[in-house]
Amino acid sequence: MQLDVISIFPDYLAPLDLSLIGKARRDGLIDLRVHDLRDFTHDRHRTVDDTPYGGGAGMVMKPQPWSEALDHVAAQSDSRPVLIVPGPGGQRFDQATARDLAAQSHLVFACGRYEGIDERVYDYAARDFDVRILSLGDYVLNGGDVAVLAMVEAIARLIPGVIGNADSLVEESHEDGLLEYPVYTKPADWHGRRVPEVLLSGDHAKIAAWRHAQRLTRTAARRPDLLPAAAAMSAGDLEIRL
Ligand SMILES: N#Cc1c(-c2ccc3ccn(Cc4ccc(CN5CCCC5)cc4)c3c2)n[nH]c1N
Repeated sequence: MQLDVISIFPDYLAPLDLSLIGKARRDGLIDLRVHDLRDFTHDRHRTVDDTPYGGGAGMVMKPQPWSEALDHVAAQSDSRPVLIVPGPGGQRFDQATARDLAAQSHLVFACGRYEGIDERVYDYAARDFDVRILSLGDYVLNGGDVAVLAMVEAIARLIPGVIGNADSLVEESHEDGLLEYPVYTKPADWHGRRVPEVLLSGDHAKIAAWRHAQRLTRTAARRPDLLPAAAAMSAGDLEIRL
């Protein structure tokens, strides 16, 4: 998969050189390129923002640098990329979104800052991109960079080979609508707190049943809003024993 990120803070994306995503890049599973938006300016101050028409607080990102950056990325694509623009007013980014985007061949992320990007850029981008405005959640960040870090990680880990053990992707929170079960490791007795005996039993059927029950209990306690969708995903055989 080809991923391009455009930002005025390229160093914000440095964590994508680390851990499993970094290894996937080195292994050639992911071709991730980060572009500095200021490289597409032409004034001595490398200006990317200006005051908003109509007044109001803050600054707005100028359209010209974005148009040139997007043209540059589109010219290097052999498909019609998906352009993801994080924003507080976007559609919610969730696991289903991550799965859908992980199936795409070329993703481009536009990291806005200030009060956002000039609205005309979205229309301009629609010529060469499938434009999606996505939000991490109902709170306000200072820019799109942190959102892109989260989105890239959520998407990239679904690409075959990125997560060594594909079993890790099963029974994850939100994969089938339920939250994850509790996990334990050695020692079996830690400060007088024992690991549930069933997990030491070696009875894999009992362990699987216990873990599923834990997922149901946790989801009912923490995210009851997820239960209807989870029931639909499991074709109605979801029996909630609390
Ligand atoms: N994903 C995601 C996000 C973001 C996000 C993503 C991208 C950018 C680029 C700039 N900002 C800052 C900002 C702050 C307030 C406003 C609203 N203002 C009201 C009057 C004019 C604008 C617009 C932008 C961003 C925030 N926040 N929360 C999420 N879940």
